[in-house]
Amino acid sequence: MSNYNSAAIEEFNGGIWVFCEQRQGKMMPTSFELISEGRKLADELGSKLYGLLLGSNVEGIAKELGGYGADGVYVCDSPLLENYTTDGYTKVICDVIREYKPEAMLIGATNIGRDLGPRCAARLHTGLCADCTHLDIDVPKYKDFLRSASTLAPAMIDSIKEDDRNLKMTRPAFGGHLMATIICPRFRPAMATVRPGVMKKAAFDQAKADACQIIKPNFSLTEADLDTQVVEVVKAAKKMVDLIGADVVVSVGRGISKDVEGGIKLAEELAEVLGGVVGGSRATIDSGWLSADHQVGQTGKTVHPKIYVALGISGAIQHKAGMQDSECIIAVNKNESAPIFEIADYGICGDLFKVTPLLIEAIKTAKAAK
Ligand SMILES: Cc1cc2nc3c(=O)[nH]c(=O)nc-3n(C[C@H](O)[C@H](O)[C@H](O)COP(=O)(O)OP(=O)(O)OC[C@H]3O[C@@H](n4cnc5c(N)ncnc54)[C@H](O)[C@@H]3O)c2cc1C
Repeated sequence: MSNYNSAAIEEFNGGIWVFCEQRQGKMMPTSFELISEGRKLADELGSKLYGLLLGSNVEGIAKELGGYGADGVYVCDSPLLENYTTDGYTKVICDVIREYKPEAMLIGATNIGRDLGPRCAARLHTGLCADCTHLDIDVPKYKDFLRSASTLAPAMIDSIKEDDRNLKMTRPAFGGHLMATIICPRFRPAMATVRPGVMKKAAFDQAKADACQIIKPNFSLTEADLDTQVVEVVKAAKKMVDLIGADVVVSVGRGISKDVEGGIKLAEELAEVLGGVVGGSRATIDSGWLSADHQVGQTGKTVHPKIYVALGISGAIQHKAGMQDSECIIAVNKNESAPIFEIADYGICGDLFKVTPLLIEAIKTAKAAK
């Protein structure tokens, strides 16, 4: 186990870092979302914000991160980092973190991020809060709380400085029935993986991108460090639905059960006239009516489109967690007390099989009249 964290917390003044994931030289959208969010946190802390970019020949895509708020980007370039490997990426990230000592590190909760984050946190002997949906900075007032509610030794609690400013990491707990806010008061960097699509991307600023500093840290990585070898990258043959990037999402729920095929067809038609894509509640995925990439909610995707249409969805808390920040929510449900109506901007109480064709016709007519 590394003794890295025997270093005092105040030595960790290297700013807020964001692991910026790229695949085949293309930046993943979650990197821009996290840089935008990281900017707000860094401003609150009076700190700098840095991206951490690993790959092969990726320097050319680094400055774009500045346009979303990064003061600088640490670029670790090596042919051995061309494809993601757990061992290679973990080694390089831990080495540069030990050298530059950031106070917090954000990672997208993508497949790669969920693999990488815990591995780095364990190696650095620090804490990681997984799958966060909200981040904040706090001036802690928690010593009394820790004394009354935790099993930490009193000496350990006394050693925590009141002026340490912690990253408050919030995530759903107990099946989404409550939100837990977690801090990492005794170790640095505080690490968090953040669900893709939750944080909003800032407006791009070319001047800031031009001013973004590129830093090339020293690191060593040889083939001997890698226990795995990527032989071939196989891209998914099936095209996945892009729920997170869509402006309009038309989702179906168990309310289509009396005619599943007909219900999905109606959702597809409505999505088509609105220029959107089809999503679904977990009930429709668990029943095998739609594939898992369509799922909206706590264990699916988080979306905030301009228009979200919920057809025959009750509005369980786990579903709302993935769509309640949509700009305009339209719900169709035959039960007037369905919880989805509590957050809907427009609620239509009726049978979706009767209401949806009328909506499609009305939109077509309105479009034709333009
Ligand atoms: C840990 C955990 C994680 C979860 N994660 C998710 C998640 O990510 N996403 C998610 O969606 N759920 C998730 N769930 C499940 C969630 O609790 C609900 O069970 C699920 O969202 C219900 O889906 P539904 O609204 O389609 O079905 P139901 O709750 O059965 O609602 C169906 C609705 O359709 C209406 N209806 C029926 N017929 C018609 C009709 N002809 N016309 C109009 N309305 C009609 C009914 O009035 C009802 O309101 C999770 C649960 C747990 C415990």
